[in-house]
Amino acid sequence: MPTILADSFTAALAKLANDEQKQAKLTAFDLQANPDQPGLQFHRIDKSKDPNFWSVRVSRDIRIIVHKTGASLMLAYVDHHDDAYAWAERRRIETHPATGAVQIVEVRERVEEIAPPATTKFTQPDLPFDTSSAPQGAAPQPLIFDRLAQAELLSIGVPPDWLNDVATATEETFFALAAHLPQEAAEGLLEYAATGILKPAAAPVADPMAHPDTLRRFRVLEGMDELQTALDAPFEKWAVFLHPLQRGVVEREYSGPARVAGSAGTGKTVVALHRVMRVLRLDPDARILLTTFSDPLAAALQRKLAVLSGGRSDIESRVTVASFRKIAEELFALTTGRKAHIADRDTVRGIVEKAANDVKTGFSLRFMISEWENVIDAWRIDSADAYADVPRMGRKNRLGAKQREALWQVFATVRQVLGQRSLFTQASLFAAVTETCSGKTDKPFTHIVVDEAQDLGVPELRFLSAIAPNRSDALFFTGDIGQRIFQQPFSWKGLGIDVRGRSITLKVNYRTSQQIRAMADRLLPQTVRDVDGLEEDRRGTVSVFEGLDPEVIIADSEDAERVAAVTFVRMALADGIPADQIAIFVRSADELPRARAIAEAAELPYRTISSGKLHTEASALVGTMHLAKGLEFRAVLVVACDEGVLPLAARVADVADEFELDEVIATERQLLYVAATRARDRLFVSGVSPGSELIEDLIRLPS
Ligand SMILES: Nc1ncnc2c1ncn2[C@@H]1O[C@H](COP(=O)(O)OP(=O)(O)OP(=O)(O)O)[C@@H](O)[C@H]1O
Repeated sequence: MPTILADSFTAALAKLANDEQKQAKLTAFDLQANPDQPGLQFHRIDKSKDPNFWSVRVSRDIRIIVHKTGASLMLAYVDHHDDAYAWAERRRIETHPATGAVQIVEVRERVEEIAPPATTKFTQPDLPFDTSSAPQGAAPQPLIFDRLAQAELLSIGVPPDWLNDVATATEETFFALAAHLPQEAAEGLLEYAATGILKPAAAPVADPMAHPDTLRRFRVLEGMDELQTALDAPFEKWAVFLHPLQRGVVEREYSGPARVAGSAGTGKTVVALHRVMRVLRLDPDARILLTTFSDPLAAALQRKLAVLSGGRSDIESRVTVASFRKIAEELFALTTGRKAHIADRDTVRGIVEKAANDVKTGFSLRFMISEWENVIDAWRIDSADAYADVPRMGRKNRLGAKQREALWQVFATVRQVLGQRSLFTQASLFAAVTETCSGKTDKPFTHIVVDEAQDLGVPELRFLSAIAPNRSDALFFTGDIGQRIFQQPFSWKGLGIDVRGRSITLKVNYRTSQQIRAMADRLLPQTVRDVDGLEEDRRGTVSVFEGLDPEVIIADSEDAERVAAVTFVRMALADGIPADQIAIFVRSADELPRARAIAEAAELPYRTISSGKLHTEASALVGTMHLAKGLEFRAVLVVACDEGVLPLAARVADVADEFELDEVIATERQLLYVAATRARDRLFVSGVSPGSELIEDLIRLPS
C-alpha cells in the first residue's frame, strides 16, 4: 500500500520536542514498512466528519493521525493526544469539486469564529484596502470579493464549505480567513486583492493525486529514503513539497538556456536545487556544476543539496558545487597544471594609476579605472584596433578615435605590467579558461545550474557558456535582476545566451511576510527590464503569511537610534526569536561599530565574519549588506542608513559618467532591498537625521 506524506505532518513534526520527534519518526517508518504489523495501535477518530481518520499510538502522549483508505495510507498529522484528536475532528480530506485537487479542508461548522488576531496591527500597502482594524462604530466595511461569482471562487480552489465566508470577507477578516483556506485558494484571493485579476483555472487532471495543487501538500513516497529525507529536515518543507509553478519550472524540458526570475524569497534557489536533483535522477551519466556568486553561497547550496539528496554520496559525487571564481581556478589548474595568481582590485587600480601618470589622456583617473574594469578588462580588449571598434555598450561618454588612441596607451601598459608580473585579473582568468574550453567538444560537465545569475558579469557568462556542452538543456539560470549588486548590465543575447521564451517568473514569496515584502518592493520599479528587453514583472507577487509592520526610524542621534534598535532586539528575544535568527546589517565596514554597539547594549550575543565564531555559538550575525545575500533570518535590523552612507558617498564621488551614477544609485537601492528581504517576520530600518533618501522611498505611501 503506498504511503502518502502530507505537509501538515512535517510541519507538525517540526513543532514537537526532539525526543518526541525521534519516537514519531520510528512509528512513521514502521507504518511505511508495514501498516498491518501487530505492534501498531490504531483508533478511529469517531468524532471526525471523515471516517478515514485514525490515530496511531507513538508513546503515552503522542499520536500520529493517519488517513486510511483501502488504497493508501496517509501520514496527516502528529501531536500530543488531545491536540491530535482535535485536529482530525475538525478536518476532512476530499477532492475539490471544481479543481480536482485533493485538499485537507477545515470543516467550517467546527471553526468557531473568524476574527483577526488582536495583537497584530498592520497595513498592507499593496492591497487596495487598509487592513488595520476599523474604529469602533465605523461604517460597515466593504466586501472584497463580492464581485466574484461562486463558480469563480470554486475555480481557484475555495472549498464549498467556505464560499460564504469568502463572499462576505472584509478587509478586517481577510487574513484570518485566509489562514483557514487551502494554499491555492488563499494565494488566488490574495493575488486578486492585490491586482484585481483572478488567476485562470488550472487544466483538469484525470488523477486527483497528480493535480499540481495536490502535489504541493501530498507526496506519494517512493521508498524509505524519501520519508527519511522529509522527516530529517521537517523545517525544509520545500525538500518534499513544491509550489506548482516551481514544479513546472523544474520539470520542463527546455529547448535552450532557461532563466527563472522572481523577487526575493520566491524560491529560486529551491528551484535550482530541485533542477539539479531532477537531472541527476533522469540521467545517470549527468555531471552537474551547481554554481553561484561567492564561496559562502556555494557552501550554503552544498548544505541544502545534502538535505535534498538525504546525504547520499552517490548523488553528491556527481555534483560540483563551487563559486564562479573557484571553478574557473580549478579548471585553470586542471588544464595548465599551474595555479593562477589573481590580482585584487586595489592592485589593479594601482597599476592603472601608475600607467596613467605617464600619458596625457585628458581623462580623470576615475574614468580610466571604470573604463578598464567595465570595457577593456570585461570585454578582453587586447589591441588598439579592437578598442577602436568596441561599441562600449551602455556607456554614455562618447569617445572619438583620438581619445581611444590616447587611452589605449594607458591600457596597453596595464596589460603589459600584469603580464610581466604573471598576474591575472578575475576577468582574465575567466577569459583564459574560456579560451581553453571553447573549441573542445569534451566538456567538464553535462549540465550547469547557476544561482544568483543576476550577478554574472560578461567574463563569467562567457566562461560558463564555453564550458557548457552543446545540448539544449545545458544551462539553467536562476536570479532576480532587482537584486543585482555587483555587475553592470549587458546583453546576454549578445553573448549567445538567448533565454527568450524560456524565462519564467515565480510569484509566491515563501520567506517574507506580506508587510515586509510590500515595503521592500517600494524600493524597486514594479517591472524591471534587462538589456535584451526581457521584462521581469514583480506585480502580483504574494507572500504566504502576514506579520508585524516593519519599523522605520529616522533618529535625531546615534544614541536615539541605538535605543530604538535595542528595544526592537529585546522584544524579538522576549518573543522567543533565538539570537541566531537575528541579523544586523550596515552599508559598509565603517558603520560596523554602530551595529556592534546595538548588539552589545541589547546583550545580544553576536558574531561577525571576522570574529571566527561562525559555527560555535547561537549568535546574531552582524555584517555588511553585501554579506546578506542568499541568507534569511526571523528578525533583521538594517541600521546606520544615513545620508552619505546609503547611497555611499564615496561610490557616488567615484562615478565616471552619468550612466555610472544611475547604476550606482540603482545598485545601492538594490542593496537595501537585498538586506531588507532577508527578514522573515520582523524588520527594523534606521538612520540618523536627515537619513538616507532611500528610507523615504520605504515609507512613501503607494500612489
Ligand atoms: N515550495 C516551498 N515550500 C515551502 N517553503 C519554500 C518553498 N519554496 C521556497 N521556500 C522557502 O522560501 C524561502 C526562500 O527560498 P529561496 O531562498 O529559494 O528563495 P530565493 O528566491 O532564492 O530568494 P533570494 O532571491 O532572496 O535569494 C526559504 O526559506 C525556502 O525554504
